Order: sequence, then structure tokens, then C-alpha cells
Amino acid sequence: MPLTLGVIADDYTGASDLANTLSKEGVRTVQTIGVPDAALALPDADAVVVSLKSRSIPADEAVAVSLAAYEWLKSRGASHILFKVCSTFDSTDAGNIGPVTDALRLATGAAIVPVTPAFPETGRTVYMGHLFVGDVPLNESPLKDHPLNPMTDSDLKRVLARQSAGRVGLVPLKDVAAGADAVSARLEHLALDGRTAAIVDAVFDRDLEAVGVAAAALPLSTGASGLGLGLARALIADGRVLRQASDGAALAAGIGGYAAVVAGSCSKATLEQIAIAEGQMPVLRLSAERLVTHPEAEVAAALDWAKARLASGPVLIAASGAPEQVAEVQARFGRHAAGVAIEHGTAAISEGLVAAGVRRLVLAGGETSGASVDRLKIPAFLVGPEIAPGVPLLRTEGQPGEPMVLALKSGNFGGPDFFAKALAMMGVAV
Ligand SMILES: Nc1ncnc2c1ncn2[C@@H]1O[C@H](COP(=O)(O)OP(=O)(O)O)[C@@H](O)[C@H]1O
Ligand SMILES: O=C(O)[C@@H](O)C(=O)COP(=O)(O)O
Repeated sequence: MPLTLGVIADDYTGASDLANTLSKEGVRTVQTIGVPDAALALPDADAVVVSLKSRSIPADEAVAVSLAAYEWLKSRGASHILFKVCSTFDSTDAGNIGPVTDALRLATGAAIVPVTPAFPETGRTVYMGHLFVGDVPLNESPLKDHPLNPMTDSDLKRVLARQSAGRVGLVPLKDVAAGADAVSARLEHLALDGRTAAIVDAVFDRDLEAVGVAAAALPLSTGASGLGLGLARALIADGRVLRQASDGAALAAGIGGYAAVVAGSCSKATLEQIAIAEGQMPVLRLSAERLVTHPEAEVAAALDWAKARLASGPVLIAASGAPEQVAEVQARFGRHAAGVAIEHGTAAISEGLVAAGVRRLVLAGGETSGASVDRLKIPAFLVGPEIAPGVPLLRTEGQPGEPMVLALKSGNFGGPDFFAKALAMMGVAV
């Protein structure tokens, strides 16, 4: 059966967030890691979310891999493509949201692309083109201290224009509140005026329903889980997708083995979750400096520490540091080099944990998850029940050997007790 919705996600946690939203709305969804190779047999699905690790790589590489994902999705019959970006619009002036949206626009033949990272359930709203995170503008939120892409401007029209070849317009809330026809009319007007992308305001889910109807009539849109919700509801309402209840509850059944958490996110939410976990399970804080200078020794020491404890219950291993610690490491080794070296270290730890018998694994951080999932050579996931908004339980699919259950937590997502909750849903008591 041909696909209806094809999603190209710029990181793995973001992909699982979007897959969670689609599946909750009743869209049969599979998440693949990278562009699937021809041999991978996938279950029937109405939506495939291709997870890329393209958020923080050079823009030309992000464009190339996104176009490859597009070609694959098109060959499977996808009638709408959603480019999934972060609800906090994580990017820099060099990209990659603008360059990838531009390239997909040309490939799909779209005149204009609606763009909105709104995700009201997690407090991301867009008004007059400005992104709010909770009750503050993006540039006053913890995202101003992000290790890889500090967000210092809440005006997404400006942010996107700086990284796009085309001109950027706005679909204001008054049009969105007037409904899908008004959104479509505004997009058409902006396209005639030479705009190639438009930031779309949205504050409530009902706004995203209107945006979803307008977007579903176009070949391409760019956004986060809120837009996923709008598209899912629109595709079900117009009969392109038959709503199906997911049987996710059975997803983790029968998967035993040791359990662990590996964290590389330095977000405020993750730092708080690690602090809470210290009262619930053994926690090892890695030295970020040693992960850069002596990676093999730091990884080996962490694995020795974990192996001595895994039989007694879950363990948590974290590279994560507070903003001043991150700044110190970056000043010494460079932002990119430090990030990549630390991701390699946490990925090697994930690999060592699985080799030691871990089958239930929680990963915290988008880049961190990407590096670990790649190292574990997982080709695809089935999407299970929601642990917290934006974070589902996942079961590996298409991998030889025993399946595993994972959670890929976006740095910003989850309540303070997230790790214990995720482990409990995997059948692990803390
Ligand atoms: N102590 C640290 N100092 C500097 N960088 C770090 C530290 N710990 C982790 N990192 C890096 O910070 C980045 C966090 O990004 P990511 O994993 O995407 O988290 P998030 O989901 O919060 O954005 C990764 O590149 C990771 O390797
Ligand atoms: O849209 C979101 O906020 C998330 O789905 C997302 O993209 C997560 O990115 P990280 O915070 O880098 O995990």
C-alpha cells in the first residue's frame, strides 16, 4: 500500500516525537533510521518517519541526505512531505532549516512552504512570527545556552530569512483563527508576492488543525509535532488515512535484560532529571574533558563501573554539564570538536552496555541519541505508547538478534521524574 505521509526528521529524538504524535492520532507509523536500504522489510504504514542526523552537519550535506530521503519517500508514494525540525527551531545562520526547506521546495515543486515549530502541548507557541518557549520568548529560554546551536533571536521570520535563499512571509494568527481557507488564501497571496516560505502563527491545537488542512493540500511543509498533529487530523478527515488505534501497550512485552540510561543532553530539563535520578539509581558523571582527551580510558572506566552494578538494577551514565561547564570545555576544545568527541564517547558506552546485556535503554539528547542509535546499527523502530509528551517507547525492528526497547528523549522534554517513568514503562522498577 502506498504511503500517504512522508516525514524527513532532522534528528532521531525529533523523529520519535513526531512518530509518537502521528501514532497517537491513529496514523500507522514506522520510524526508520536513515534512508532505508532496499532489503529492509517494513510493516504496512500510512506514514514513514525517516530519521536523519542532519541538524548540526554542514548545510550541503544536510541538503544531500534530505533529498535522498525525499526520493525514497516519493518512490513509496508519499503525497505530502513534512520536514520535521525542532520545536525550538534549533539551527544556526548557516542552516539547516532554510537550506533543506529550499531544496525540498524545489524538488517537490512547491511554490511556498508553510513553516511552524508550534507544539502547544509542550509550551511552544508562535505569535507574530515570534517563538515562545513556555512563557518566555525563545531567546530568553534555556535554548540561549544550547551547546551546539544557541538560539538568540525569537523572530523566526528573521531567523529563517538569514538561512534561506528565498524571501520569508508570515501567516498571522488572525488568518489561522479564521480557518484553513484563510490560511490557504494568505499562503497563495504570499507566493504571488514572491515569498518562498511563510512562518505560520499557532497557539492552540485548533490552530494547527486549520494549518494542517491548508498544508495537506500542498506538497511540502516544515514544522514540529504540532504540525504533525494538524496533518494527521487533516489526512484522516479527508479520508486519505484510515484512523487505526495503536496496540502499543504490548510493545515492550517479552523484552527483559538489563536497563540503563545514557545522557548527553545539557538542557535544563535533562540536568534536573539527572539530579532526581541520583536519589533513585546509581549515577556516574563522566568527565567531558577526559572524553575528549582520553576517550578509550574514560569509556572503559564507565563500562567497568556499570558492569559491576547492572545485575542489581538500572544505572545512569551522564556526560551532561551545566552551561558554565559546557562553556569551559568548548573554550578548550572548540564547540563542534567537543560535541562530536563526547557523542562518540556516549555512543561507545551505549554499545558496551548492550554488549553487556542491556536491552532496555533510555537515551537523553538528540545528537547523543543519534550517535548511539547509529553505533547500535538499529534500522527502524515500531512506535509504542507515550512516556511523556514528545517521547514514545520504541521497539527495534529489522535488526538481527533479540529486540530491544528504547526511549529517545529530546533534551527539553519530560518531567523531573522522566527516567524512572520511562524505565517503569519498560518493566524496570527503580
Ligand atoms: N559536559 C559537556 N560539555 C560540552 N558538551 C557536552 C557535554 N555533555 C554533552 N555535550 C554535548 O552537547 C550536545 C548536546 O546535544 P544533544 O544530545 O542534541 O542534546 P539536546 O537534546 O539537549 O539538544 C552533544 O553534542 C553532546 O555531546
Ligand atoms: O520538536 C522538538 O522539540 C523535538 O522533537 C526535537 O526535535 C528534539 O531535539 P533535541 O532537543 O535535540 O533532542
